[in-house]
Amino acid sequence: MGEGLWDAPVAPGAVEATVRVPGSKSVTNRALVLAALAEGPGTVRRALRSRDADLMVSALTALGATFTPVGEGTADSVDWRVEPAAAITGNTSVDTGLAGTVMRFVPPVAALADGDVSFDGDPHARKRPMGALLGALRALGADVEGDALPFVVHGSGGLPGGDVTIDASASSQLVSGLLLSAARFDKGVTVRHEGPPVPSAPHLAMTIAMLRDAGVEADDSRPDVWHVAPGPVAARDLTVEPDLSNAAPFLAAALVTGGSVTIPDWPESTTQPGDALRGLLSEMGGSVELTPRGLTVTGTGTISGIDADLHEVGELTPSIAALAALADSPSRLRGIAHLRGHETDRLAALAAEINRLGGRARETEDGLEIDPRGLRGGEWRSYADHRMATAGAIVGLAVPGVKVQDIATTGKTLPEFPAMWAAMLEGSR
Ligand SMILES: O=C(O)C1=C[C@@H](OP(=O)(O)O)[C@@H](O)[C@H](O)C1
Ligand SMILES: C=C(OP(=O)(O)O)C(=O)O
Repeated sequence: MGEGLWDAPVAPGAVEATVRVPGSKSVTNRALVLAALAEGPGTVRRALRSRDADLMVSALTALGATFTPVGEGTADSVDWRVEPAAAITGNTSVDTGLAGTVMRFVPPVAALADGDVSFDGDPHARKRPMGALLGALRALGADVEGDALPFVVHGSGGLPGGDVTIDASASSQLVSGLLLSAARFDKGVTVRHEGPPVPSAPHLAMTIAMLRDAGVEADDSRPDVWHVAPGPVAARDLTVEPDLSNAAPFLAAALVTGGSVTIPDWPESTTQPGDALRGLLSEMGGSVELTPRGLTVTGTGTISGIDADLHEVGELTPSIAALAALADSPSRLRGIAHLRGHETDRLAALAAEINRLGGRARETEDGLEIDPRGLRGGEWRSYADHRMATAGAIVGLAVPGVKVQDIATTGKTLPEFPAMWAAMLEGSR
């Protein structure tokens, strides 16, 4: 499929489907880092296989950990047996691709290495915010050359750690990255945030919860302060939840077509931001039911516009914006200025692509305003952004002639997307 144009299928009717989504990118890449830092071998079951997850495995392998698939995997899922490195090894390089989790979670591991680790990634990765994390590592005792990709961490076999203040308003991952490795710093870490609000609170809660599950003392009881005590990281056998954010395009299809989509294994309680889809999609006109079978969203075929602050759940924005472009009333999406530093400038990209099809979307200082308007077919550009590509597929369900450029970019977190989308539509009424 390459970088060509993918004819987004128009829904032949109301979808009726059960869609199994693979493991959470965010849980997988945290679990892999913690397993690589653990005091003994562990297992990460139903780990995501995708570009971002594979880049994480390669990075941690370069730093000395060993990953062996056990049991039966699929194209997008694997059970990993992880053997931590006896000592983190340096004199190597790490390709971050466009993965925020790799570029922010791995440098603190590299600071523990016994030699140089050089980092680089995709062209756009060089533009993503890194400076606050690299500055913090320096303040904690690391020798780091550079303030953005490409950069080099000159590891010296350990890190003093201690107290550090950063501005993490550009990305919660700047904090998560420091916390995930901090149990292995001599003094642990206390991170204080100063600046505009940190986005993606659920992802920070996920970091703290996963550290605690690994037996690490982690405290987030004070606003904008996080503490991780030094100590061992327990070896674990854990199973990764399905990626609820990647369920968004499929659940959106229920709203667009007036059909019904069920996602099995939806957790009863979770730190994943995708759980907010339950509230958001019901506000947009869906009925939402969580049963032992999974999460079922049923639409009427009419979508209501929404006024929503997506600061905590920014990664849901492309799917919500696609629905807003097909709604019967205006929408306002707020609190998401930080999306300008994601895989692409998502606010500019969403406005450009909706408007290219004849819609009316306007960037605001911290979000988007979208007025519904009849859309026409045409090219939908992806900007190497998996969620831009799936947003184009959502619009294409209702608008004939939408051609999504570079659908293969969905492989960042959802390599089987085109086949899953086709299978979902086969079950249309
Ligand atoms: O920690 C994580 O796994 C993530 C945190 C969020 O990043 P930002 O806080 O930069 O938005 C989110 O958007 C990203 O997809 C995954
Ligand atoms: C922002 C995202 O990714 P990353 O982990 O690369 O930051 C995302 O998946 O929406």
